Amino acid sequence: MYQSPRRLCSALLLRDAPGLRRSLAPGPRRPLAPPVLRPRPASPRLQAAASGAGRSRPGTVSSMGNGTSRLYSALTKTLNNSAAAQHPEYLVSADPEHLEPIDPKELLEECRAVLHTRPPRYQRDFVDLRRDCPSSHPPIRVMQWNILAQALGEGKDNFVQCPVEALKWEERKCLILEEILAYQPDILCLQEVDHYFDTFQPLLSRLGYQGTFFPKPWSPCLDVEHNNGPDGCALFFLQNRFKLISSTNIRLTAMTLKTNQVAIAQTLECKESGRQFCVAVTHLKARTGWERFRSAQGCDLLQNLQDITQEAKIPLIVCGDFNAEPTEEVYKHFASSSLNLNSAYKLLSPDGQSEPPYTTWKIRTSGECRHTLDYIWYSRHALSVTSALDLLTEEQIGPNRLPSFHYPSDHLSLVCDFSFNEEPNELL
Ligand SMILES: NC(=O)C1=CN([C@@H]2O[C@H](COP(=O)(O)OP(=O)(O)OC[C@H]3O[C@@H](n4cnc5c(N)ncnc54)[C@H](OP(=O)(O)O)[C@@H]3O)[C@@H](O)[C@H]2O)C=CC1
Ligand SMILES: [Mg+2]
Repeated sequence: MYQSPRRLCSALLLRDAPGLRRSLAPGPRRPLAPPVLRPRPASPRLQAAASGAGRSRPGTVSSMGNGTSRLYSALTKTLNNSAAAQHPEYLVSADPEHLEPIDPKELLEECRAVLHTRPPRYQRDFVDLRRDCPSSHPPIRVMQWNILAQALGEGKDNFVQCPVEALKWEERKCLILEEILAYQPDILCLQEVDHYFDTFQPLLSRLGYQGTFFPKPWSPCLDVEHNNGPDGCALFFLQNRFKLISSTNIRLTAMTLKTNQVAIAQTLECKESGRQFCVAVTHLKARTGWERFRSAQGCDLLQNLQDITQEAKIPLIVCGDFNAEPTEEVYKHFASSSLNLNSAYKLLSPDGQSEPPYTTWKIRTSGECRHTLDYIWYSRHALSVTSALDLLTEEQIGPNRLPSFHYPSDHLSLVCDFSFNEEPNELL
């Protein structure tokens, strides 16, 4: 049974070694107060997550890959405690027994309490896309979201119409969690994650997710003063629904050269149906002028996915911020690949052939940037999209665009429900 927030919090405090908790305190930008002493609306559980940073589950496939040493040094750099700097192994020590479950409803309430001065979340509805009889198994809900790295939002992105108060991490993280908790995805694919160890991993693991993080080797977050470490891709799945079969961290190459962009690909098995599929998350190189580079990164990712799915014998879902409009070469590579992929959000258009008009909308010093860059690709024969979450309208986004007090990222979340088609082996 779930415990009340206060009981959970004090239980955590009793068990946590004081030195460990102190050593995992966030950097100087966010000094850690003892959770029990901070009055509402600050959330004890949200703070407990910060104090319990750095734990990862045994059984989680190594998420360090090529970036291990840099990740250690980058994270250690943000800590103001010298003991932690001398013992960076604290940051990855695994102790799942210390992680008691959280009731998602209670965490949602805590987020709402923190956000009580903010405008309410905008309503987004799921669009029913079923074309035939419902599957006997519950759908697989997948969420794709570039959540906006805290360091980039505050230090690099130049969102000129976004008030700095709207970017405060203590509240913005609650808006991000609220969005995740509202849709309760079975699989969560995130980009620009620079608060994995102190926020998302500890909290989401207590909600039943198993997570993997792969940081960018040279994250631009590290250029920002008081950064919280490198940003990267993160992939979470609900442990009660899936078993991890294999996990691969991929540093993408372009024309055989190693690049600064990464992907995670995991083969999962549905515990209910026994069916396997592969899910991948990526964030391709940003900015105009890099179209050929992105195209090469996309080809490398497709090649890796071909190997992992044994030439498409296992159905595939690929989520990402591709930083590419549908007119770009990398999009065309994905649309025409021998992996037989379709882009899920096209199904929201009347003819099923057009991508949405935007997935990101912001105002920089250079002007307004409204683009379709984020996609959920899926094996078109083996899987069906049964519903998709509609995007925010222009009116909801508002004249100052994103991020805002209403919405925590410059990218919209994409959420789809998938079901396996019958006779998948004949249809791949
Ligand atoms: N020390 C070294 O040897 C190296 C250091 N680096 C560092 O990495 C950085 C580049 O990393 P890389 O991964 O290629 O970065 P990208 O060009 O892919 O962009 C990084 C981030 O910047 C955001 N972004 C996109 N357009 C703009 C814009 N116009 N203004 C501000 N931000 C924008 C992107 O967000 P979104 O996807 O949402 O658009 C993305 O998350 C360099 O600035 C450098 O700091 C890189 C290589 C080597
Ligand atoms: Mg960005």
